[in-house]
Amino acid sequence: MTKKQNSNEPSQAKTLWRLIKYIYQVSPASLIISLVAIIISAGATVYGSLFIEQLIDKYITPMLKQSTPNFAPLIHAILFMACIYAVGVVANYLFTLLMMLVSQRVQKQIRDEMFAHMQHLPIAFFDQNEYGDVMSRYTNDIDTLMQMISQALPMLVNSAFNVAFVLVGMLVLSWQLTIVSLIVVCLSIGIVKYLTGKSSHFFNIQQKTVGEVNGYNEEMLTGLKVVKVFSHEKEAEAQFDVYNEQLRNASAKANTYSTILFPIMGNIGNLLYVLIAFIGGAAVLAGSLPLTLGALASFMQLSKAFIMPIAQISQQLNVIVLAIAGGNRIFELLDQKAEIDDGDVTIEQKPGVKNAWQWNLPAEGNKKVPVKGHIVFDHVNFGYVPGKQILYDVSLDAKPGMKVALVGETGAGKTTISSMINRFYEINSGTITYDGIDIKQIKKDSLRQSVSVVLQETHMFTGTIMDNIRFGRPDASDDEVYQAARLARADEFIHELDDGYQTVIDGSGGDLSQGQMQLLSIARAMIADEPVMILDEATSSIDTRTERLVQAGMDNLLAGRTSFVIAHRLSTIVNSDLILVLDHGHVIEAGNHDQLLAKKGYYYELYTGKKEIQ
Ligand SMILES: Nc1ncnc2c1ncn2[C@@H]1O[C@H](COP(=O)(O)OP(=O)(O)OP(=O)(O)O)[C@@H](O)[C@H]1O
Repeated sequence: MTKKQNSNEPSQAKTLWRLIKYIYQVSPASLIISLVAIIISAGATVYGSLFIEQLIDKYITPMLKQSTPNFAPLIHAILFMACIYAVGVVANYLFTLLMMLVSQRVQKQIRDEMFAHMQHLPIAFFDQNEYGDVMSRYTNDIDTLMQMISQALPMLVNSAFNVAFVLVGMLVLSWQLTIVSLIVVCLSIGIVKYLTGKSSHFFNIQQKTVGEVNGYNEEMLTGLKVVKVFSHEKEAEAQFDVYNEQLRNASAKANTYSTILFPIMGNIGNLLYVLIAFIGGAAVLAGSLPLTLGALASFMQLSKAFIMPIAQISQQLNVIVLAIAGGNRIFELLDQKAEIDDGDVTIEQKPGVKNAWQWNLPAEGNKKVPVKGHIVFDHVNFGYVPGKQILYDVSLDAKPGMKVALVGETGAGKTTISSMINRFYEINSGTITYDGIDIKQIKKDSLRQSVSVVLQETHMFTGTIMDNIRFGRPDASDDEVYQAARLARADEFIHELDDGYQTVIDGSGGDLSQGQMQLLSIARAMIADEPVMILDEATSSIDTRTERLVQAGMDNLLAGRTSFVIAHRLSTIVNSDLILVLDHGHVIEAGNHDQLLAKKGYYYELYTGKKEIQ
């Protein structure tokens, strides 16, 4: 069970113990009943073998001496033995069924917990962990865990009790023959260790290669168009073939070693059986072993049942090691610290007034103040990772209703500034206030409820177009959805779709173009109707004619609302009240269009085309 471990990783024993506690918490009664059933099942098997002694010595041998044997006691004894085996079978069925049900319950609970926890994780977690990696915790890792709970763990415990009971049974019958058996067992453990070591080595390689094959497949599928454009099909096929061959090779070796284990162990069991018959029989005949015929037969039966569980234990240990690794990754996700959310200021609808919001300030006796949308950055410094600063001493004052534009080269920090308003990340120093309240004092869902965002990368959810627009405000009426779609100029293309607003699209947007999806995202933000709006390249995929039309609707919507607009096409931001020009995280110019042109600085050069945004 030894595996090279990361120094930060908990030990395998710790994780296993945590897993068992988890399973126990989910289904305590089932786990206890299963354990009892496992012990009964193992006990019944061993008792059945021991019973052979009585059967031969007490019933069959005396009958051989009788001229008219009475079969009744023998039949009773055989019936009794059948009952014992039947109890064993029922117990076996019971724990198999219970553990399967427990594994399903644990699976549901873990998925629920992971999903719920994921909703509260900071965005930084998803920056550091790839999408595929997070997904594999839901699929591969949970699968290995399920295999452990439903099969490996019960089989392991069953086999362990079997070995223990058989050993006790053998010792009771004859310690001398037990020593002979143990010598053979020690030899067979060597073979088991060798074979399981080999198979587990190749199973690990197989796991890793499955990940590579899937990862490569996913990458090629998502980048299919790029592959075709650059005529890279042959190279892609060749590379896939390399990964696939590695997978075949590892799987073949892993399965060869694991499948030959059981026939080999079965034969060792047979060998031991013959050996005991030979040595035991000779010793009994020579009178050096005080064993009855029944006891010898019983011992032979037990010795046969001694080898198999050992092979099973070692094989189940492999599954458990894999499941522990999966469990570690699942717990790692569940142990991630949720977003800091210690603010207590909340937002609420003004009673009786539609779409008017107010802050509720618990620190001031639940005083209500209207939400105005006044955003102030005061000497804000920020970096995504320690040691790499992105924003330097950014200050800005976006008064209620102002349209603020963020302009600058790629990577200058425009999106980063907008992420600060939503508090997706924690700033390193300085303060950001919203209507004079430090955003750290505002509960996160209230803060985000008061800021609407339209990103360049649109994301739709599986459902109708109507549902997707309504995602912005679930209680919006159908008329409000139509109104938002009209303002966003999405209405026109929606009507051209076969099912209009009832057209079902999937997460990727189905057959819609990028521009059409952007129009839907704008409609979604419009319906949310929040006091502050962030438009991050929201119209970058829309043609200039439609953009002008959307702009007109959007300007209507933005009137009276504070908005932050990031756009490479400067024509869309010339009417802004405040334009901030960013360069490598520094605000280098600020003012409105005319003021900045008059300055004849960076903005002037951009606008007049002397400098281009790269
Ligand atoms: N999640 C992240 N983790 C680490 N660094 C990041 C992250 N997101 C952005 N950065 C870095 O922060 C800097 C600013 O990025 P940002 O996205 O704010 O630029 P931008 O001005 O919006 O660029 P663009 O015009 O290309 O959208 C870049 O150097 C970028 O590499």
